Amino acid sequence: KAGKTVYFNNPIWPGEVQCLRVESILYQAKSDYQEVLVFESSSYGKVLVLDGIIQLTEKDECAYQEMITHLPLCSIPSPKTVLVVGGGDGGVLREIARHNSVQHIDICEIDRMVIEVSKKFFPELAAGFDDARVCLHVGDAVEFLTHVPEGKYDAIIVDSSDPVGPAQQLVEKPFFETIARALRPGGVLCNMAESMWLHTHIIDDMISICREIFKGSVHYAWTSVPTYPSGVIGFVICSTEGPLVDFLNPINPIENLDGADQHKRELRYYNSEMHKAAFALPSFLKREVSSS
Ligand SMILES: NCCCN[C@H]1CC[C@H](N)CC1
Repeated sequence: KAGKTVYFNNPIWPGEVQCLRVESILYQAKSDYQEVLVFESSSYGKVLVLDGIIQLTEKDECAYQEMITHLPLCSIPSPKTVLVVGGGDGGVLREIARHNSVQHIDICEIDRMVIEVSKKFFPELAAGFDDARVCLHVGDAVEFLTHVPEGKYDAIIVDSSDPVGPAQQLVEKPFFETIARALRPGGVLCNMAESMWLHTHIIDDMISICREIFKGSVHYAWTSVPTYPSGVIGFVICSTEGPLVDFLNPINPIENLDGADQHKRELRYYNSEMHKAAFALPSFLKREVSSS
């Protein structure tokens, strides 16, 4: 409804609503998995919406894509093989490409429409698919991971939507077990982990599952994304047994990476100070997720 506002309320954040002014509707269709909407907003550029939930906007996607990618990749000396679960918009792929040590990137996205829509309306993100190291698998990541050889990946990034609908299985224990099996010793997982203001029960569950499965360290980190509910989103980041990973002090700082900024698009959000700050938690959360 051009010139009108669009309202975003959802049972997973009851009692509150966000709204954005719509300049024009650019795309609206149902895929095999969800309803896909793209619109031009007045203040955040183009917006991608899946089943009525904002996935990204041109203005603030950098905070999420850069942090979910560089928090893990800058925490290990030389990431070579990386798996992205979800991430069909290509933004995480764009960020991984900054790491010259990376030789192979698998991405498993369930909904082909998300990929096609991103290529058409979000070229700044879909550019991630152009990298020669990327190998695209369209399908269910739960299924995909059962065929992955043990210890294949240095890092796995789960860039999922909310755990309702297609992404429901991605917060359950069996899925984390297949992730741990697919990581090499000392490998790292960075998993979208919702908002400290809205979803402490989801965060609690994820942290306790990861504490059981990942015998390295388990932390919660967070970033500001104004167009996500409550304006913040977090990540559970953990390492398997093996070389100790000190997530709080990046061993592979992005400032030392040649190519990180020569990339045709410079970093807009992530840097080593933001990396360290991401692990500073408010007291109410610290008590809940006191990182091991
Ligand atoms: N790759 C785009 C971000 C997808 N991540 C989710 C979007 C919806 C949010 N409520 C939770 C994160």
